[in-house]
Amino acid sequence: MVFGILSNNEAKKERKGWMKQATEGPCNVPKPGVLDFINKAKWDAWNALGSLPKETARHNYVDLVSSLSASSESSIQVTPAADRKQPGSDALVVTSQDGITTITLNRPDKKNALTTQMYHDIMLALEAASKDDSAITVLTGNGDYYCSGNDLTNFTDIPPGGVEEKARSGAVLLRDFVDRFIDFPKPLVAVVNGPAVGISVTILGLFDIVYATDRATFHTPFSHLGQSPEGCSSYTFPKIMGPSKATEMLVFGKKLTAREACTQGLVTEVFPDSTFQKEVWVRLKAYSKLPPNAMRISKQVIRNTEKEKLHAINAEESNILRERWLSDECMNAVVSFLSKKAKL
Ligand SMILES: CCCCCC/C=C/C(=O)SCCNC(=O)CCNC(=O)[C@H](O)C(C)(C)COP(=O)(O)OP(=O)(O)OC[C@H]1O[C@@H](n2cnc3c(N)ncnc32)[C@H](O)[C@@H]1OP(=O)(O)O
Repeated sequence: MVFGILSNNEAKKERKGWMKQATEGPCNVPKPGVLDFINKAKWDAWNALGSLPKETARHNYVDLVSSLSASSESSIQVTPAADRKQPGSDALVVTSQDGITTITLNRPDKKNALTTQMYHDIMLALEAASKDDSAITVLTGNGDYYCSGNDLTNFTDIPPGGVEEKARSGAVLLRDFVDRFIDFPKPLVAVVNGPAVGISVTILGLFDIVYATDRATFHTPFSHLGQSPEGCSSYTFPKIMGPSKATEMLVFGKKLTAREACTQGLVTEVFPDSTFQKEVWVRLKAYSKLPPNAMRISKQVIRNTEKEKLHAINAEESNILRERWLSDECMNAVVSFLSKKAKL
C-alpha cells in the first residue's frame, strides 16, 4: 500500500491533493492567501504533487481510500475481501418449502448491503431456483431493512489492475447479475420487508410481483452518489410510472413511501407492517399451488417480447456506470460514506 496511517485531517487534505491531481493534473491555480487556512492546506497538498501524471495520482488516490478503510486510527471497519462471507455462508439463505423457493438477504447488521460475494451467490441461487421444482421464487430481507443496495466497501477492494480494472469487472458483474433477473423463467416475487435502496429498488422493475410493508421506502439516490441508473430502470421506471415520476426518483433521488410506490405502479400491494408476513405468505402459498407450467408460460408471454430490449439496455447502463465509477463525483461520495460523513 502506498500510504501509511494518517490522522483524519491529514488524510483529508492529502486526499484532496491526490483527487485534484487525478482529475485536473498538476496544480494550476494561484496560492490562496495565508489566512485562508483550509484552501491553502488543500492547495499545498495538490502543489506538492508537482508534475505527477494524472493516472498515477488516480491510482494513489484509490490506494489512499483503501488505506482509510484499513486504518486502525480511522473509525472505518472494512472486512477484507478474503474474510468476507463465502458461498454457503449465512449472508444469503435459500429455503424451499410449499412450492416456493425463498432467497433471503441476511446481513441485517449492514442493512443487507450487497457484497460482491452476495451478487455471485444470488446469481447461483436464481440459477438453481430456475431449475428446482418450486413454482414461485421470492427475494426478501432479514431484519428491519430489505436492502441498502450495493455495499459501498466493494469499492475499496482494488485489484492489481487498478481502478479501471475494478470498474470493468464491476460492470461485467452488474450486467451478468441483472441478466439473470431479465431471463428468470418463473414468477419472481419481491417481499419488501423494509426500506430498499439503490440496485435493490431498480431491479424491482424486472420482478413480476412486489409486495411491501407500509414501513418500506424506495430510494435511488444515484446523482447523490455520482452514479447513474441500473437494473434496466432507465427503461422500466419511465414505462411503469411515466418519465416525469421516474426522473424524480432516478435523477433527483426522491424517496417514495410504500404507498407512493404502489400508486406509481412499482409496488403491487402494500400491507400493514403488523400483518405483512402473515398476509403475504398466505397469499403466496395459495399462488404456488397453481399449475407451475401454466404460470411459467404465462410469464413468458407477458415478458418475452421485451427481453432483447432489456438486455441491450442492461449492457448500455452497465457501460455508462463503468465510466461513472471512475468519476470524481462517485469517488467523493464513496469516500464521504466510508469516512462516516454522509448517509442518505
Ligand atoms: C456489481 C456491482 C453493482 C453495483 C451496482 C450499482 C449499485 C448502486 C446502488 O445500490 S447505490 C446505493 C448504495 N447504498 C447506499 O448509498 C446506502 C448507504 N447507507 C446509508 O446511507 C445508511 O447506512 C442507511 C440510510 C441505509 C441506513 O442508515 P441507519 O439506519 O442510520 O443505519 P447505519 O448507517 O448505522 O447502518 C448500519 C451499518 O450498515 C452499514 N451499511 C448500511 N448500508 C451500507 C452500504 N450500502 N454499504 C456499506 N455499508 C452499509 C453502515 O455503514 C453501518 O455499519 P457500521 O455498523 O457502522 O459498521
